[in-house]
Amino acid sequence: MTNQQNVMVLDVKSRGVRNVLPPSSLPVAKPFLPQDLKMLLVKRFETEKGGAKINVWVDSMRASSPTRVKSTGSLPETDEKSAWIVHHPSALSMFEQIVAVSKGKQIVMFLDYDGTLSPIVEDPDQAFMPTEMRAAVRDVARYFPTAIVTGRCRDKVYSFVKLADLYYAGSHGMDIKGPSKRCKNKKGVLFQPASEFLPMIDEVYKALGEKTKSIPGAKVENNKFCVSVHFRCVDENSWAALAEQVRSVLNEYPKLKLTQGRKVLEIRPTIKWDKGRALEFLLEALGYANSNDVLPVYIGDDRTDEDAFKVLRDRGQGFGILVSKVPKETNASYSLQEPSEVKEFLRRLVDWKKKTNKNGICFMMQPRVDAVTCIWPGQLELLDKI
Ligand SMILES: O=P(O)(O)OC[C@H]1O[C@H](O[C@H]2O[C@H](CO)[C@@H](O)[C@H](O)[C@H]2O)[C@H](O)[C@@H](O)[C@@H]1O
Repeated sequence: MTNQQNVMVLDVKSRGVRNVLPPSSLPVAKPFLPQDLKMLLVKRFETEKGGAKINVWVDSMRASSPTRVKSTGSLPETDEKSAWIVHHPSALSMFEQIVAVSKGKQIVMFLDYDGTLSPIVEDPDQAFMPTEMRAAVRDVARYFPTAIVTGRCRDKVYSFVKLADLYYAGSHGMDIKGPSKRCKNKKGVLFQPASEFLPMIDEVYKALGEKTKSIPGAKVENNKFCVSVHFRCVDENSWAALAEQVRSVLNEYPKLKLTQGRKVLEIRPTIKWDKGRALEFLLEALGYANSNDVLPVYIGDDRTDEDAFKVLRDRGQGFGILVSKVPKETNASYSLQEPSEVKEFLRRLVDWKKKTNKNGICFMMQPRVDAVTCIWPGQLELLDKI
């Protein structure tokens, strides 16, 4: 079984993004991952069709929950974090540079849900979106085409976000729906590249529920085109038993594959479709397939978001922002520590947009002179100092 997503995360080089200077203008980062752990992770799900050892699964579950890079031991942890931040600076501290790059371009926002718009909680059914975050997302969507891209079932994420006029890409992008008004054909979007797998996924959901019901804390979630098996609340001593049950079901379905998220095993169709492909699909639907006039911004916290970060790097267009408090191997260019910082970033984007017309000219009320003053964005800081 190939598992592009799992391997890809480890292959990250600190490459530049055409539009955004800070990360690429710095020296290439020393990899944080020790070679042996790297090999272990690369190999982790490769052989399960032939019967991989369950302890390889369990090692992987441990090593990537959450997906953080273990210390090399050569640097104290605080130095490691500082080194990482140099290569993935805070999107808040780099805000002025980020919006400067968007001059003359249409920003399109892509937002992951869990861990990005809502804090990680033990019960997936309780991962509600805070009211203030909803307001921030609603405001962003007023100014920029905005998509929620999630591993969850689309209906479920909509029940949390509750905002119309957004695009929703559920089941890791395998279920895309959007409003018609922003689409180039004005017909709206509905795209489900894995629809033939629906009966199979349903079957697997039921089988996994049955097989894991005796493991305390295990939770199986039906995400329509994929299934999540949560182990956040499972005692570590039972992880091997859980992995064994998942493997026994998966062995019966060669057209399905296993990937991993934050304390969750995910079973999905083997089709070549992921959050990165969903991002490309949505850009195309919006009429920006081959355009230089677009700046896609993708914010996410999970390994599955790396597919989208990588697409942006490969396109040399826009940038990814990783939500993480700890250093991780990533294709994102910037970082934010937690959902509250995501909210702050979205708010600043809206404030900036309100003050700026599409030519990058900023109209501001200047209370001191009691007039509308027209200035360029770069002059804002200068005015503040004056
Ligand atoms: O793509 P995402 O929006 O990040 O969705 C990925 C998975 O998120 C959910 O699980 C995660 O969040 C839960 C709630 O905070 C947490 O309990 C769990 O441990 C995390 O893995 C969701 O339940 C999954 O179905 C998604 O695939």
